[in-house]
Amino acid sequence: MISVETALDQLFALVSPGAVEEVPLADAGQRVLARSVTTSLTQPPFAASAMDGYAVAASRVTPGARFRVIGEAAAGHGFDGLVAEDYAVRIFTGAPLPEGTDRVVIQEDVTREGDIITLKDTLDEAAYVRPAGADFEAGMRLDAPRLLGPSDIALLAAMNIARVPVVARPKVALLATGDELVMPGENPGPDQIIASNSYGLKALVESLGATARLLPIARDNEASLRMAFDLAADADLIVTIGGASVGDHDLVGPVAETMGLQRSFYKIAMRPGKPLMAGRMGDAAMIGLPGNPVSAMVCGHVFLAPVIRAMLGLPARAAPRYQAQLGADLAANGPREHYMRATLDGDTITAQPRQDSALLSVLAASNALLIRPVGDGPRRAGETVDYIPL
Ligand SMILES: Nc1nc2c(c(=O)[nH]1)N[C@H]1C(S)=C(S)[C@@H](COP(=O)(O)OP(=O)(O)OC[C@H]3O[C@@H](n4cnc5c(N)ncnc54)[C@H](O)[C@@H]3O)O[C@H]1N2
Ligand code: MOO
Repeated sequence: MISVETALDQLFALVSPGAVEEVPLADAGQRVLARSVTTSLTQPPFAASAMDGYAVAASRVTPGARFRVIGEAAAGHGFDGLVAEDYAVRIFTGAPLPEGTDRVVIQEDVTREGDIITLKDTLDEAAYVRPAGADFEAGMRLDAPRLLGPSDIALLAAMNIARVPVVARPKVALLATGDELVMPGENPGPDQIIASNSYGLKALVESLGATARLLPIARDNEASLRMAFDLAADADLIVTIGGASVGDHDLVGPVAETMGLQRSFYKIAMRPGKPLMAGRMGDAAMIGLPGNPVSAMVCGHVFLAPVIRAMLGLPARAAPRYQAQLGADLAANGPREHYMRATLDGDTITAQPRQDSALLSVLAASNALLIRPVGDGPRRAGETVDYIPL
């Protein structure tokens, strides 16, 4: 059995970032920027008013000062011409500051009679001017790789980047295996259960920015598995679920090998998730997850998510870990790194009382995986432990 860390390194070695494709800016949210992009614009392109009020020469601003209003500047409609001292231009937020002015007095600080404004003695100090280039200058760059969140999309729009180079979404094929499985919506027979983790993994994979395709359930025989693997031919990553252990009906490894799987590893010092396997199958990477529903989902968070991020061109790193204080004592851990289903409340984390890897209801009631290192001794409430958020 190898460590989780070694397994992750070997998984990263199996994948590489996808091709670059250009998408319209409106479709670039949650995609990964593939190449750095540079703007030719300066923002704001001109000194602009930050408030509604009157643009004047700052040197003339003093309580009681009077100005004659000679025109208007609105956003999208600047005032043409020079404004001499003792004159003002009615101005609105976003409008270019007229030549000759360098301060905006907000309308709340002014009394107006006809064309004459008088400054009140409540004047504040702020100029209420956004200098040209205050946000960014021409030549400003947004660096790749970068997962584009809503703020990035707004920035790219302001930079006038209408088409965005992004990394192609990895194509993930999900293959559930087992004679006992039926699809959700079907009527399970007396020996049957509903395939569940393939659906959970599809949601996980899609939330990471990959595309996921659920293949038909493969039965526990060579012909059915072969047919399912054939259907995954165009995938970048084939994820099998179940049939990974040592039982007579656990055929995923042997069948994949007859179809060209070059195995990188099998079995990890991890709980749940021990019988994980991985390798290359033709042009695709293959990850064989254990069938127990929680094992498959935990492996999804610990292995699949970092691998998909690497395929998206993001740094090849393990799922980020955080620290919290134990809410209750824990017994010593064994020889496998244990990812315990747990609840995190503020800074306090508490392991669920039942840790069987078949209990999806416990997983769904958890919001963190509490990590016990290999051979970790007993831990007392209040001690600090690592966790991965769910
Ligand atoms: N003698 C041993 N037996 C087992 C060992 C071992 O080391 N020696 N390892 C155990 C561990 S740990 C795990 S994890 C499981 C993994 O087994 P498989 O990957 O072969 O999975 P299956 O046997 O096919 O299924 C296990 C369990 O999960 C259910 N299952 C499978 N697929 C799905 C699905 N898509 N949706 C919902 N449930 C699924 C299946 O019905 C079984 O109940 O092996 C242990 N055994
Ligand atoms: O490792 Mo199995 O994944 O304990 O349930």
